[in-house]
Amino acid sequence: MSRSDSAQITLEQFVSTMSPLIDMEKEAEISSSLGFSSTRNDHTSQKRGSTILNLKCANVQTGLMGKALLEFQPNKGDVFLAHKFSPHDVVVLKPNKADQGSPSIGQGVVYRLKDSSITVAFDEIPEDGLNIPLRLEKVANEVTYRRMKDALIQLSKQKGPAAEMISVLFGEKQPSYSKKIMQFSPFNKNLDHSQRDSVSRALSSGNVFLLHGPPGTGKTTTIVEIILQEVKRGSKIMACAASNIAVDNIVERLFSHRVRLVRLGHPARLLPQVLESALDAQVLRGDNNLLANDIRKEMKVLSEKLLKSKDRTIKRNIRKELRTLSKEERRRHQLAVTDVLKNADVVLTTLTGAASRKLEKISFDLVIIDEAAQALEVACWMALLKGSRCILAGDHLQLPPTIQSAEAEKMGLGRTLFERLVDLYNEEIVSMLVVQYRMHKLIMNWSSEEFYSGKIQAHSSVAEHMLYDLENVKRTSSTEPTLILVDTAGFEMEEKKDEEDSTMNEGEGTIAIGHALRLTESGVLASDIGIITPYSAQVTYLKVLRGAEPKLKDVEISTVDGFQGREKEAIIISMVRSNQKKEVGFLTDHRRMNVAITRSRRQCCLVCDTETVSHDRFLKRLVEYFQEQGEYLSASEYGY
Ligand SMILES: Nc1ncnc2c1ncn2[C@@H]1O[C@H](COP(=O)(O)OP(=O)(O)OP(=O)(O)O)[C@@H](O)[C@H]1O
Repeated sequence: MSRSDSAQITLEQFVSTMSPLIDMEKEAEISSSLGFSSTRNDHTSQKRGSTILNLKCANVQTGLMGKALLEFQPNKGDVFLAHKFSPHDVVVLKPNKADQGSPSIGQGVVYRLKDSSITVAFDEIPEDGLNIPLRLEKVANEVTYRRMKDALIQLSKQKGPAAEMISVLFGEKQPSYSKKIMQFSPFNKNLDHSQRDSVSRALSSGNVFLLHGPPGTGKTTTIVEIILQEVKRGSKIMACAASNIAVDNIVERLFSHRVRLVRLGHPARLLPQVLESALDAQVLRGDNNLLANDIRKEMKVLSEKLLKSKDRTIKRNIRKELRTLSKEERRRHQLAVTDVLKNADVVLTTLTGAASRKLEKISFDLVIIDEAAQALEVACWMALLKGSRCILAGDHLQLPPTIQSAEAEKMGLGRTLFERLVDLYNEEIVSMLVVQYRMHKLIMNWSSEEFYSGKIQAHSSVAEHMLYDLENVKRTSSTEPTLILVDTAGFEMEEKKDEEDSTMNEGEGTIAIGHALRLTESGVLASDIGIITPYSAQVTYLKVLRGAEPKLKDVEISTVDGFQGREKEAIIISMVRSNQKKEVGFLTDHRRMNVAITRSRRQCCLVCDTETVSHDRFLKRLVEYFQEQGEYLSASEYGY
């Protein structure tokens, strides 16, 4: 599908194309991240990181609205071997020696993860089996895939609150908006002109509006203002994002305003500071839940009676009564949930959560999706179907969602709704924020010229801020430049492949760590430094090097993709590619470099082989920009 074709896609084409792609993606996720179904060997799956073997249960607590929090530690050694578990993953607990397909002791959600312990939230404390060696297995989260397919079925019916909006989003009807400029009195008096203008246009939009937020331009600040203005005029809103952290970010910013909000989601997936707003917490406080509690108590008494009783007729009657009570308890609980959701002005949830049964009978005047350029279009539909208007916020010039299946990606799964709508309607429904609050102007200018037609301006509070303006940072040759290019060309620092075929570059790793050390010696806090690189093998290698430098413990090391949405005072980028053939692999995805460079607030240090990367015209311009505007150093200055 060409770009313009896919922008013009009909509803029918979209549904029939996406349905098999969702299956492909699901299969790819299961086999890549779990690697479990294809292997019957525990140690292979431990090696692939999908299982953590030989654990002991070190602590059991209740918390998080009645969940059981179990902490596991390795039986042997102090730290876990490398694994692929992350907070929020769904896991099952089994005896260490159990067969692969054997039943689990319990299923839960990873709540906390450290080098030497993992805490999992279970609905209930597993009854027994905790005193033996245990293992945790990651399981595929199939709920999202099922819900996306359900959303496609719903979408194809073109009914419900979103019926008209669907026609607009598939180009069958023109977007509507009010012609008169919507005046409003801002809650946030600091909004800049483009933020105000965007809020005003959002308020006058009839069915769809896109908020284009380049790096650091205050997209979330603007979304929060839109939410407050919409609540003021009586709208019921659902605010979503693909990730939990982005949703919590909005929740936190709404706290200081008197908005009736509820955060839907598993408590183990929410930031501790938003737990009070969680649906579960509010349900616990509701009247219907108090009644449900009384019923639960009554059921407990009856169950004990049932155990003691020998008389068949009495037993039959008790069972009957228990069934009636259990039905009533469920009804009361459901009512308690509905009460909370109905009374809220703003419901906040992930896109997957938007398709939860709890929201089945509830619709919204407005659905807002943050990070929309990083979400699959099918995922967005899980939320969009519940509203009659939508506002999507994002930046299609940064990285799109990660797709596991290369084939599904090729066939269009990764094409986002945000990008499709930009192509379909252009400026008519898009407003771009143009003042940024993160980067020194030299860092910003390259990105602004390459990606945003030179329209971005640096706010005066950041335009000239320097690393040495930070408290306790000395002005040295390392902290003085805003842009640094460390050129490794001619130093024979060839890239190589690791076991999993990811690329790495040891020489670049040493230089990046060397520069981080110089910065800390000048007084920059390690936690203010980030080292990012496109390749996961390089991340692993850099972490090994960091391990040998206690001063750098708090330096964050990540792939570029993993760092999207984040920022640091100083960013060091290791580009990795260095080869005779001058291949630059996926560095050619320009959006990846846009994300990489724009993570830095006061200094950006680029470590690369200029001969290799300059083979790509876009990267050549980047290198030239750094040479002209920054400090050019050769690898020899870092001991080579
Ligand atoms: N009008 C403003 N005046 C002063 N500071 C602002 C303004 N708008 C945003 N900021 C600041 O800019 C930073 C980024 O804003 P915000 O968190 O809203 O953006 P974001 O959309 O989450 O991030 P990004 O733009 O990188 O996607 C924050 O520190 C915020 O306080």
